[in-house]
Amino acid sequence: MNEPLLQVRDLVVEYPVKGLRRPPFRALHGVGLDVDAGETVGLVGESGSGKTTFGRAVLGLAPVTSGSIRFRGREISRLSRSARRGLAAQIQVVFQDPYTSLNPSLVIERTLVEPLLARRVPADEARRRVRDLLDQVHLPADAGRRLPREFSGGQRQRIAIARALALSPALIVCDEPVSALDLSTQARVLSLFREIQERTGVAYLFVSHDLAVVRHLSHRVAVMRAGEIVESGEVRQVTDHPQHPYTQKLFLAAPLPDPQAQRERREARRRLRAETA
Ligand SMILES: Nc1ncnc2c1ncn2[C@@H]1O[C@H](COP(=O)(O)OP(=O)(O)OP(=O)(O)O)[C@@H](O)[C@H]1O
Repeated sequence: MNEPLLQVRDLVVEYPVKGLRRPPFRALHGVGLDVDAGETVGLVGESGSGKTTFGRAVLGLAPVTSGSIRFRGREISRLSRSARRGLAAQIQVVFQDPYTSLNPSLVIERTLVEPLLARRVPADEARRRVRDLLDQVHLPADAGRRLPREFSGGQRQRIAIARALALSPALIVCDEPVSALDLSTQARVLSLFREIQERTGVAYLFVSHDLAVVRHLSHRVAVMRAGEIVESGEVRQVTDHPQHPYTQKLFLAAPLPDPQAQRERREARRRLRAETA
């Protein structure tokens, strides 16, 4: 068996709590999860369950108390700042809010070219790469000369995706990347995520509270509750035949816009009722 691209084991994250001698708040209680190269793993759960904290720990942005995070076999949970910067080419992020994630005073070309120039890519090649990135996310070449405020939310999220792709990462942590968009824009951005994965083989850790979104994109899914993963597995298996009572409650109540998924859901409910009768 090949080693997973990302392998997380027994991960504990604790946030300090203000006040003398108050114990820290434990947001993750020993979480384990793998992501293989080229796959999408959805991380779902209610608000406050620890999804974002998990993604931030992978990005080196959350305080890891214990456990391990291995990327391509290398322990990355306690890297120095400079070692972390080196890793940034391989692990990237797309955040939820397309309105705050781009620098408002930089034209798009500048935003996209900077990570390339910082890695000493020659200027001509970097500019060619920027044109290619805009093309990959279906934005016109002249988009590079405009400022973020000239774009819609969906277009801004495309730009954020292009920025994440600039250094050809192996993994992108996507933290609720479509939840600020309206439904039809969501669908187009989700298709873009998938298309890019098919072309580049990038893996996604896809954090979302929206089951329909996760189902659309993920190969596997993990369900978080109060800082723990209560269930994980192949996405259809977990969403249609949830085993844990929490997952059953969470999934069978969730609305699904796709009629095929709704039919499967009704069928799953019937089966569940029959099995538990
Ligand atoms: N910087 C922080 N300092 C202290 N506590 C934090 C911090 N960030 C998150 N928490 C707490 O950790 C827990 C998990 O939060 P987290 O944001 O990871 O959950 P989530 O599942 O992503 O929720 P949401 O879907 O609302 O973003 C919550 O109780 C939250 O209040």
